[in-house]
Amino acid sequence: MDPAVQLRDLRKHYGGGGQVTALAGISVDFPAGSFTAVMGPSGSGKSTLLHCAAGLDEPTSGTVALVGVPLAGMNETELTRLRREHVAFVFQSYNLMPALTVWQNVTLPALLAGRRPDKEWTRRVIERVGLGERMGHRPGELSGGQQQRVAIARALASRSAVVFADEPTGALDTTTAREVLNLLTQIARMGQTVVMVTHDPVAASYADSALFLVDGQIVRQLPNPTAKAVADELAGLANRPQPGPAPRTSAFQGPAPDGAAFQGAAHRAHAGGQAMAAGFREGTARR
Ligand SMILES: Nc1ncnc2c1ncn2[C@@H]1O[C@H](COP(=O)(O)OP(=O)(O)OP(=O)(O)O)[C@@H](O)[C@H]1O
Repeated sequence: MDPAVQLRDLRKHYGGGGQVTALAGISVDFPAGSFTAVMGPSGSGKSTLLHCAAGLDEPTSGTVALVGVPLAGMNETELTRLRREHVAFVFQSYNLMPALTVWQNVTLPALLAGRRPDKEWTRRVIERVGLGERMGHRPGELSGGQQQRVAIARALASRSAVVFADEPTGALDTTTAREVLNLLTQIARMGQTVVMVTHDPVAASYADSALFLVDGQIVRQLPNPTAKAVADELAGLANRPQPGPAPRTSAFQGPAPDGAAFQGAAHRAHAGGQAMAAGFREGTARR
């Protein structure tokens, strides 16, 4: 079975002369149903990795395959169609449709993809993000945090094969953040693939695996991460000698063989932080 996301020797340079190297040769598989936290210091390439993996940004070289489909050579329309069918985003900016209610916003991706929204799951997701009483409200009638939660619910309700999340709990209170992380854990258990960028070791502890980037390279993969192990790893990375070549790592092949992460992740930790959602954007432009 194809991995949900496959990256091979992914490189991304910014600037005419390639002055900034955001990704320096990333090879990794995100198997279907895995939940991976992508971590690393500021500027290490986490967001670029997510954008390239989602087909929102074009790598300088290397390949991306989403649900077994190589993105190379696709035009924007084809990419949009692929994303609509298979990808959901919980990103650092969110754009809800102001004229639509919470319910309508959350069910819109399914409708646009030509699917019938699963009403029961949609209701559960909206309730789990704490907006059960607000389903008929429009974004303008909600607080900023509540709007972010709508965007999260929208991504989760779509049942897309892959959910890319960039700091999904950053702006949420502890209780709501825990709910969101439990939801992400749950959807991974149900077969969706979650790739989440986070700075928060506690949020990362919900994942099956944490992947650490430094200078655009994967330097470490931690299966079944605990918050403490992640925090220790980050502290170690901060103390790395500079500059130094990053060790080569082989492609990550997914959760631990015993599948323990799927069993334990939901119970491990509690998170706080900021949730930003964005989502699904039709014809989202590449950066
Ligand atoms: N559009 C761009 N133009 C030029 N350089 C960019 C662009 N986007 C990102 N970069 C650079 O690429 C590198 C990786 O950036 P990226 O945003 O992926 O890092 P990050 O790990 O997500 O950082 P943070 O944790 O601070 O969000 C950084 O040096 C950044 O300055």
